[in-house]
Amino acid sequence: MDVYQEYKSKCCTADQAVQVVKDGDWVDYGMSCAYPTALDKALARRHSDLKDIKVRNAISCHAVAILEADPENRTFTYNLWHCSGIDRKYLDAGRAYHEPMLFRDCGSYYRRGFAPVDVAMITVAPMDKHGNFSFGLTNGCTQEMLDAAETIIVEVNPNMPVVFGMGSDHIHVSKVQAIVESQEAVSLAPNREPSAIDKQIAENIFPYLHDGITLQLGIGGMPNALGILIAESDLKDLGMHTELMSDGYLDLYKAGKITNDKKPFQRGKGVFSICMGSKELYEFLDHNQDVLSAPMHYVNNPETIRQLDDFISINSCIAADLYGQVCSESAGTRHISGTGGQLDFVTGAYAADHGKAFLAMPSSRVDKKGVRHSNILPKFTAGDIITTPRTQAPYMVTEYGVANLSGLATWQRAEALINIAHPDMREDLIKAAEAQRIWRRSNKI
Ligand SMILES: CC(=O)SCCNC(=O)CCNC(=O)[C@H](O)C(C)(C)COP(=O)(O)OP(=O)(O)OC[C@H]1O[C@@H](n2cnc3c(N)ncnc32)[C@H](O)[C@@H]1OP(=O)(O)O
Ligand SMILES: CCCC(=O)O
Repeated sequence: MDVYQEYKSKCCTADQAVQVVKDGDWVDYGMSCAYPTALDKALARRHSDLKDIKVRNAISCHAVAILEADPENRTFTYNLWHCSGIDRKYLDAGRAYHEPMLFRDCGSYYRRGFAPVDVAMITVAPMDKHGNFSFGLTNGCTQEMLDAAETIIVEVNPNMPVVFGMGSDHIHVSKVQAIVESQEAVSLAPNREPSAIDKQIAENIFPYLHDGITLQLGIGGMPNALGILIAESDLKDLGMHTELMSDGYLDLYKAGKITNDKKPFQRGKGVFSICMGSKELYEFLDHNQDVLSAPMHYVNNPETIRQLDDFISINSCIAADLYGQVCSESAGTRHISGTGGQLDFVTGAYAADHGKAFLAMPSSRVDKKGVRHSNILPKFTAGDIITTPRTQAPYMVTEYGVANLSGLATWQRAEALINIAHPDMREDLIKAAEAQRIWRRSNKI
């Protein structure tokens, strides 16, 4: 059978395709922009005839049909490797659960059988003449997830760009059990607009950058601010090696800042694992030989990152304590995000020759009642999740400056962190540091 005949023979409607799901199944959705929108809606329509369906996903980009159709979660249990703003609403309502992981290990959970998959559903780009469907915007751990699945359904969408990859970037028609054609819009996830504080933080990091660095920019408003700042600077010959490709990189490509010419390997090629952003970014990636997707187990592996000299990793966090522990995924027990690739990149960047990892946050936040709270805390006590342990705490950044914690004793860390805390909070932090016996009598602000 030629590939077009095979394609035709496997085509069906979304409602027909989801008939394969049976009580008790684990169903995995393609992460973020690979979300199978039409299949999710069709599965939602089965909510009253199915029992105990566990769905796994990450970074939902819009309302999830199975949850909307099943407001009391009688049929569906929603599990998340990583969380978006939409997911936070489900988590806040007790309607979703987080699955902790390091992104570099996520695929191994499928490979080792710890994350069983009965049915996998992903959005892919249209088939090429060889019978291949590009994974498009989400490489991630798609391959491992599909390898683990008993049944694979692809949702073929012409709005998904064709993205070339270093490997594990497509699936052949012979390996799928069902094909559903869809015209759903691919989710957009433009970065949050940078605030004045994001811009100040970006200015504080900027002096550490130089020509020829390879750059990883994380998720959130601040990395976007830094992208804009670099695009307007005279820096040149930057490289891209990042888990997340977002619009910050598009600004850099458009400004001619990224050439990838100084990378010791994959010269001339930018490398990413997941892309989330604007339509313009997706159009930029479509059939673009300059940018390759690769699996998370490769991109996020500290051993890969270590070999990229002059590697600079820039991510955001939520809070730090005076010991240098960093929380980037919860506020107390309120779940906000995920470890994602943060610890992978902090570890890899430190190991690279001349590498540096920055973790940035606003020094404080003002609550709904107008009360200011420090994001630098004496100690974590409220259930906050430690994303980066103090042993790996890197260059910490707020709008008040940069504190390199590497090699510092507890009293030095406390002093360095209090120096970048909000000025109104410093006296209280010093008192707390004294009480915790991490303040030296001669310390000065
Ligand atoms: C490796 C790569 O290539 S990708 C990056 C690596 N991965 C990571 O770093 C994962 C962890 N980091 C993250 O997820 C993000 O960078 C974050 C969450 C820390 C910051 O992202 P931003 O988009 O700038 O966060 P933002 O300021 O919009 O806050 C997100 C939410 O956290 C809440 N929040 C943030 N800080 C606090 C705080 N100190 N206290 C309470 N809540 C807070 C906000 O209110 C918001 O909640 P809402 O959506 O319900 O309103
Ligand atoms: C796409 C998610 C980015 C991260 O947190 O690693």
